[in-house]
This record gives sequence, C-alpha cells and structure tokens, in this order.
Amino acid sequence: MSLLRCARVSVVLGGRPVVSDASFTVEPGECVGLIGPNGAGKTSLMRAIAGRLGHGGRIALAERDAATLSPPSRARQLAYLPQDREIVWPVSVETLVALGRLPHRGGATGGRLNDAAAIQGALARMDLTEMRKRPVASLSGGERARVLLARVLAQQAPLLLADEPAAGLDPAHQIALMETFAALAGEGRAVLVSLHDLGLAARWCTRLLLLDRGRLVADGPPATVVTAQTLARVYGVEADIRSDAGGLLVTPTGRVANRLTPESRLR
Ligand SMILES: Nc1ncnc2c1ncn2[C@@H]1O[C@H](COP(=O)(O)OP(=O)(O)OP(=O)(O)O)[C@@H](O)[C@H]1O
Repeated sequence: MSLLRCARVSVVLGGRPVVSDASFTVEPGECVGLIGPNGAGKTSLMRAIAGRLGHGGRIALAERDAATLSPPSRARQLAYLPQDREIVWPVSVETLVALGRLPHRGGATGGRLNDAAAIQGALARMDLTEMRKRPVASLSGGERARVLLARVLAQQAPLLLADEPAAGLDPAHQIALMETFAALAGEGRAVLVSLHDLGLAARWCTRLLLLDRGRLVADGPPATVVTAQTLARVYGVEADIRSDAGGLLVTPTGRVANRLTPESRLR
C-alpha cells in the first residue's frame, strides 16, 4: 500500500502553472528527497499534498482519496512541516510539541500515556529534552526549527512531509535530522522532504525527485538523479560527485560558465 500517490498533480498560481502533471508514489520505508532550484515548485507541490492548496489531478493518502478525508483523518495520515517558521504562541517547548497530539484526541483509552511517550520521544529525537520548559519565544532560529520538527514527529503520522527542515540547522543537527528521517523510514513510515543541500539529499535519501520549472524531470536513487549533467542542466552548477561506504558525496564547486538562462532554454 502506497502512503502517497500523486497522479498528474498540477498547481496554478497567479494564472501560471507552477506544478505540471507530477506523478509519483511514496512507499513505506522510503525517505524521498524533493529537490530543485528556487521557484521549481517544491513548496507548491507539498502544500497541495498537505491539502493547503487547490490542485488538479488526484492525491491519495494510504490509497484513500485525500479530498474525501476530514482534517483529523488527514492529520493522522500525514504530518506537514511548512517552510514558515513563525511561532506566535507564548508557550513552552513542551506545550508546543504536545499540539502534535491533537489529531489523536478522543481516541482509545491509554491515549494520555501514548501522548506522553510520543511527546517525550519527539523532544529527545530533536535534542530538546533539556530545554522543554523554556518559552519558545526565547529560542534561537535553529532551536525553534527543531521544536516545530518535534511537533510533527509527535504527530506520529505514517507520512511526514517536511519543507526545507534542514535550513538554519548546524551540521550536527542537520545530520541528526536526516538520521531521524532514516529511522522513521526504517520503522515502515515514509518521509518526503524538500532540501536545498544536495549533499544531504544525495547521502541520506533513499530516492530523489527532481523538479525543474514545475515538472518532475527525474525520479530515482540518488546516484541516478544527481549526475554532473543533471546538476549542470537544472541548477547550472558544477559539482564534485563521489561515493564511499556511506553513500554519495556531492559538493557543488562552481557555476557552469555561460549558463543558458531559463528563458533562452525555452526557445
Ligand atoms: N501566490 C503566488 N502567486 C503567484 N505565483 C506564486 C505564488 N506563490 C508562489 N508562486 C510562484 O510559484 C513558483 C513555485 O514556487 P514554490 O515556492 O513552490 O517553489 P520552490 O521550489 O519551493 O522554491 P524555493 O526553493 O525558492 O523555496 C515560483 O515561481 C513562485 O514565484
């Protein structure tokens, strides 16, 4: 059973197609990286999947038409971390993370114990246990990002959608984040994560989807998607690409000389 099935998903914004005919599935056990240059349509696609943006085509969550799901049923199936990191509530770290449990309220008895375990587990995974009593407003940007991640982890949905969760995190916490995603996949859940850091995407994701001007132009294991030719064509960069026992190592090293502009590529 696929956790996510997108069939010819399209999004139009301001009268312009920003996602065109995206078709793919995400299976349990996958950590899928969504990559592509600025404006490629990554956020728009994720917002459509999360039910926050109108779209064409069909989206199914665990083989059920997403359009027919109530908000709580959708939230039990899919946890979404938006790119926007603003936190307006004057609450503690622990209280904010506990909000991730809201879709589970009213469930079976023993819910509170499950809630406590899910909240403590999410805090620990994001290295927040010691700061759980602190007001969120007093945290640094990267610490807040980890709190918002902990909230979606506490939701314990089978599918996690995270839009640029690594932005603003230091290297140790970036790696811890990707280890967490790999662990969730290892538990039979799935992650769809947009990333600008090609090194993180290529090393940690089991599969990559590459968007270029709204179109899905590559879908496969990192080694088949992140090639010198693709990076030059889509991103206009040269890169050092190697592999070791831990996977691919990708470091962009410079811009391709005389890169064609998107406008001239269309001619
Ligand atoms: N409200 C809007 N009205 C018109 N165009 C929009 C609107 N929101 C986004 N766009 C355009 O849609 C395109 C896709 O944007 P989107 O945010 O999905 O890209 P992205 O791949 O997530 O980019 P980034 O890597 O910069 O975050 C961009 O060209 C953007 O300018």
